[in-house]
Amino acid sequence: MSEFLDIRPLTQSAFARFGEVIEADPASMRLINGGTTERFHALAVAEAAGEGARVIINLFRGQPRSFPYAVDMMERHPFGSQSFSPVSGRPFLVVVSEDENGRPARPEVFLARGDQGVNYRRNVWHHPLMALGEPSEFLVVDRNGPGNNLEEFFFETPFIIKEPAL
Ligand SMILES: NC(=O)N[C@@H](O)C(=O)O
Ligand code: NI
Repeated sequence: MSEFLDIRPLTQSAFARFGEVIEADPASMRLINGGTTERFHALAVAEAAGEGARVIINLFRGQPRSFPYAVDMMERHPFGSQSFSPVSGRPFLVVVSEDENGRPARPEVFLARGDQGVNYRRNVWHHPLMALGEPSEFLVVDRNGPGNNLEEFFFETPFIIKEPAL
C-alpha cells in the first residue's frame, strides 16, 4: 500500500540537510556597482569532483508533472552538486531523501516558490525535476566530466504526492 507524502514550504532551515535554497536572502546581500545592484553573495557552492570535471551551466525546460504523482525512484550525483533556479518564475516541487545505508529514506517534499531555487549538495538523493502546471525553464548548474555521475534507486512501493495547492 503506497504512502502519501506531505508537501511543506521550502525554507533554508528545513532544507539545510540536503543543500541550499537559492533566494534573495537579505542576510547574504551586499550592494555593488555603486549601489545600483544588490548581490546576494555565495548562496551555494557548485561542486565538481574528479580529474577533468567541470562545473557547467544548463537550461532545462521541464514538462509539468501530473497528479497524483507516484515517486517510484530517486537519484543522486556522486561527483557533483546540482542546482535548479526557475527562469520562468514558476513554482516547482523539490523531493529529497536522507541516505539510509546507501538507499534513500522516506522522501520529503517541498514546494519551491517561483523566486526560489535549490542546490542539491553532492550525492544527495533527489527526484528529477518536477515542474508544475505548465512547461517551465530552469537554470541548472551541475557537473560534467568522466565517470558515472548518476546513481538511481527504485522503490519497491512508490510514494504518492497529491496535487499541490498553488
Ligand atoms: N539527468 C539530469 O540531468 N537531470 C536530473 O539529474 C535531475 O535531477 O533532474
Ligand atoms: Ni539530478
